[in-house]
Amino acid sequence: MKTLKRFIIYYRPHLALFLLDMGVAVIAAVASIVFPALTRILLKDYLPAQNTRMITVILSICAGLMVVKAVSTYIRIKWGHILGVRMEYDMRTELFSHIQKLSFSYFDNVKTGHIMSRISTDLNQIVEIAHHAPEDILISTLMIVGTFGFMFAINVQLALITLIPVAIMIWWMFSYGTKMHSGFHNVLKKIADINSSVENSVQGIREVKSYANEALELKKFEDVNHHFKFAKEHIYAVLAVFYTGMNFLADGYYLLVISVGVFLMYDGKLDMPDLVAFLLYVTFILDPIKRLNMFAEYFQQGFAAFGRFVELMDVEPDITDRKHASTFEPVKGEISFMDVTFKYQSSPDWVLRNVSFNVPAGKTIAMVGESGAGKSTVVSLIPRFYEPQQGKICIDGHDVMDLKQRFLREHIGIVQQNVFLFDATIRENILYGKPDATEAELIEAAQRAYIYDFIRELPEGFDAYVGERGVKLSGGQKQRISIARVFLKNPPILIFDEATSSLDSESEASIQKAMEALSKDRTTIIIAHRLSTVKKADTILVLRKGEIIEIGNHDSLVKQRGYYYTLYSTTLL
Ligand SMILES: Nc1ncnc2c1ncn2[C@@H]1O[C@H](COP(=O)(O)OP(=O)(O)OP(=O)(O)O)[C@@H](O)[C@H]1O
Repeated sequence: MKTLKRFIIYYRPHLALFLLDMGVAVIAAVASIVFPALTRILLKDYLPAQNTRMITVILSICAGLMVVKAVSTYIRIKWGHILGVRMEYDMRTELFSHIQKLSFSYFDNVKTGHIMSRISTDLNQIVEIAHHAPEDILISTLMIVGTFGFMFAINVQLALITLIPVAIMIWWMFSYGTKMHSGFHNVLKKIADINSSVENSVQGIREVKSYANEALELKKFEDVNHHFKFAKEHIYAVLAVFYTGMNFLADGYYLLVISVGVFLMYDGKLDMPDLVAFLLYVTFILDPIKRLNMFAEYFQQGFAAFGRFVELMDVEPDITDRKHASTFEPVKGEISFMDVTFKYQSSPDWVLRNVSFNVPAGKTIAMVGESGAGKSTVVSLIPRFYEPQQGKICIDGHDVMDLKQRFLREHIGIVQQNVFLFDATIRENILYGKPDATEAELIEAAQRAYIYDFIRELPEGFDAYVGERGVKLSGGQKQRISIARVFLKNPPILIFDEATSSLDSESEASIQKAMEALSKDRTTIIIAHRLSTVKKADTILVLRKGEIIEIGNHDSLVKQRGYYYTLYSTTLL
């Protein structure tokens, strides 16, 4: 019921279209019901009396009703579906906007293919139910009630008997509703698994091919495809029983009316025009029942999809702005960690324990430590991608938990080791840092990131496409484009995850120069993998198993002969 109420809310912005759809639906229903009544009058009163004028009048009215019905059907099909399309559009936009607000912890635990499914395939089902559900319920109710009214007026006994099969049909429909709902829900889940599997294989196509694992991928895909096939076979089996039952009951309905009608005629309680009108009404009553029948199918299908939409819409972001979240100016960029302790939702162990350090504004610190020590986790807490369970992180003395997320993130630039570029032009990718930047600013950013010469040599220059995730560029070029993007953003705080992969020496030198230019006068935290970077840092934090075990500069740490010295002397840096 709550889900239904949520669904109804989406009609509100399109009330005019909804009323138009309902209005023409009623007109078409009334036009249909009147038709057998006119036939009966014609057969009973005017045909025996050979009243040609009245026969012509009634036939003209029937023709007029046919035209009215045709026009209202046209409006209903066109504008009813447009109503559904518009509601689907609203839901899709709302869902996309909601997904954008969800926290990292959500994306850590769901498959991209599942999200894609909900936003594309699932919502496709909405258009039919949005348009047909209210219309079919209204038309069917009107037609069933109206038809019975006329039937009772003709012959109460026969009308009462015909109530029995109608009641059985309606019971049959509802009793199959739950089975169909769970069946359709299952089909949608399996489609999501297929999407997820395809996405995974296509994104990892380099791995697939380099390990020559096409057969393994096919096997994994066959598994999910098999489950999907099974789910569909199951739902069609349910539908087969459902429709067979309905058709059997409909045929039985005719037989019942003819049998009882014939006996009533024997007894002189019914004449031929009454029986003809009655049989016409049986046809008319079967139409709304068939409508309800189909409605039961697509309603379950659409509602299963809407249920999955609501499920995702109800996921609350873990990280939201506090009630009195604030901003401050100017941001100098001092960063302090005070006794920060953290674990990921999904992991049982603490990833960081009592981490405390301070980076004065404008200084550079390098973080070193073995893989899995917690370096990336430390930096992801600064823009509040995750929140620590204990301790405090401040920027210029302001607790990041009290700042507006947007403000906080606007003042932090991040250059990732695995650069993500959008499937767009180089221009669009750099402008992502400042969409309203001028051409001169764009060129300056590219120059400062040491990527301008490369772009200028491309036939399409800034308008060259980088391919999905930037596949058409080298690792070094991608990284310099992302540095140009941060130059445009111009934040006072910089987080840089240095590349571990061996870049060619020319690329490495250009990135190093670009990085140094970028970090000038900004507070910079570098997850460092190169000795040259570490040596230049004002301070080095040495992390081990989530704890800071040494702090100092290169010389002092070497002198200590501790863990840093071990990393240094075993050339792990
Ligand atoms: N999103 C996540 N969900 C759950 N656990 C995570 C997540 N990200 C990292 N971890 C775990 O947290 C620990 C610290 O990981 P982190 O990525 O911070 O280490 P790191 O020092 O940056 O390692 P590397 O140098 O290899 O990148 C690891 O044990 C890792 O498995």
